[in-house]
Amino acid sequence: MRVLSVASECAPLVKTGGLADVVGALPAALAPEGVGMRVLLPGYPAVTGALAEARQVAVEDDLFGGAGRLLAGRVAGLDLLVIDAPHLFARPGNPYLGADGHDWPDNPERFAALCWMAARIGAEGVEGWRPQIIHAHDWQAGFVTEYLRRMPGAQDVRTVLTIHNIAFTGATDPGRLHGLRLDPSRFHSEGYEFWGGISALKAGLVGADRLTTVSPRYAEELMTPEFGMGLDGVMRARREVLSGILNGIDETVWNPAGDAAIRPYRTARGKPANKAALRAELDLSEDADGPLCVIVSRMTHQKGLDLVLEALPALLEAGGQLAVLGSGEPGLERAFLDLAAQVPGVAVRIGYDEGLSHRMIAGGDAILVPSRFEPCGLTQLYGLRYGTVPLVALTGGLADTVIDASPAALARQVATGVQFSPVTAGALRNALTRLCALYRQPKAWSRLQANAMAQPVGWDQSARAYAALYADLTAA
Ligand SMILES: Nc1ncnc2c1ncn2[C@@H]1O[C@H](COP(=O)(O)OP(=O)(O)O[C@H]2O[C@H](CO)[C@@H](O)[C@H](O)[C@H]2O)[C@@H](O)[C@H]1O
Repeated sequence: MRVLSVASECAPLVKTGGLADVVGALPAALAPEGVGMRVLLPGYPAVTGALAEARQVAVEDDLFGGAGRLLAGRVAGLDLLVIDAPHLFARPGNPYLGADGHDWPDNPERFAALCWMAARIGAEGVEGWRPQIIHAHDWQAGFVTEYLRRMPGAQDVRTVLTIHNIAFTGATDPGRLHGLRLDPSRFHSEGYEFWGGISALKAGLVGADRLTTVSPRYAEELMTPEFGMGLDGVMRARREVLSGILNGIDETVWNPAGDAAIRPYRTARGKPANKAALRAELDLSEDADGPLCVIVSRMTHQKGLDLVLEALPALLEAGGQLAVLGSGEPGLERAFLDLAAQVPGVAVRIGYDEGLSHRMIAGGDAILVPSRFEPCGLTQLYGLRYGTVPLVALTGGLADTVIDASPAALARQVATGVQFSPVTAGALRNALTRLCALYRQPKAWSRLQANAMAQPVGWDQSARAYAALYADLTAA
């Protein structure tokens, strides 16, 4: 099976969040299922710089305002196709934002170029390889289906769109329609029109043969006004082709027994050494006798970190501590830095730090993920693997991957963490109190840790689900 994966980020080359992890992990996860997946990426400096021996496999004279070429090469085990178009992608830093923290004004054209090249590969192939399926991720790959419609030779290519975050719709004003090479006759409510504007995500949602999202629960939630962000009607209309396939994690990168960033361990008995090291690194007291809770997160409204600020006394009063690693909204960054300056049991690091994220997940007793919505979530999965008990909001993939320590689940010895609902500061406060009480019962706590570590969080099952989806699609 030949599949072209199309995305705006891909670990380990360029990452701002979980999308990159998934796009980077899928090719290796799917290879044993007989899927040969190539990944098409924009040629940001971090990507072209990593492509040592690239082959030029196509040229495009007019790629939305300048010439571009398509390069092919292997990096970190990935079979990459990269769009080298300096007028669009040769910019430093974050893939989406300029130095002023605002979106690049030409983002619609930049990612339209990604979709255009994907459709061309679908129509013509490269080096004798033509995909049977194009698997697009999020709004940046939303226009693929629009462009495929107008490319002769591409009618047999099937399409899948995966929603990692419906909050980003790739919206722009209708004045850009011609510049974006869109068919004006499809600017209507059954097409890519959305609230009077253009939405790249909606183009993909109405046009793709199959839609997936990254957990079964979020697939259901997307069809409700509360979570659909105005697109719930579209999701309901397409419910027949929508499914939820849970993300896995890369079990070689996130492996407590072989993690070079930590003091490796096979059972939770190895955690205290990591906790001591983390406390020393973050200047947190050795004397606190409650759980050390960690957070590794983008700091946005989605992630519910403001609720932690409110609910924190419940943790501190029980002798707990909090360590936070993240970056994002300036107001939240400032609030956490202020908190750390005032409260001895709290340590905050603003920035993006892969090594520290491993040390925090190994050294923490619990990991907090209080998201308002969470399509899947990866850090609670890292927590499970590292015996770092997840305390999560009862939503999306968090609901699907953690088993709450209810009396019944504790009695049956199947609990892996703590869940709370509704997603409010009050409910989080109660959950923190419950977590601290469990922590004071060594037998129950050890059981939670062991159950968590035994939970399957790899890609096996989900890779089979994607392979089955592809097979179904090409058989149709
Ligand atoms: N400061 C920091 N330093 C180091 N590492 C950091 C970091 N901040 C975040 N990370 C890392 O970035 C990733 C975040 O992934 P998540 O899945 O938790 O959320 P995100 O909202 O980005 O992803 C979206 O896409 C993914 C993939 O489908 C879905 O799981 C998710 O629900 C959806 O919102 C994790 O690997 C985490 O460790």
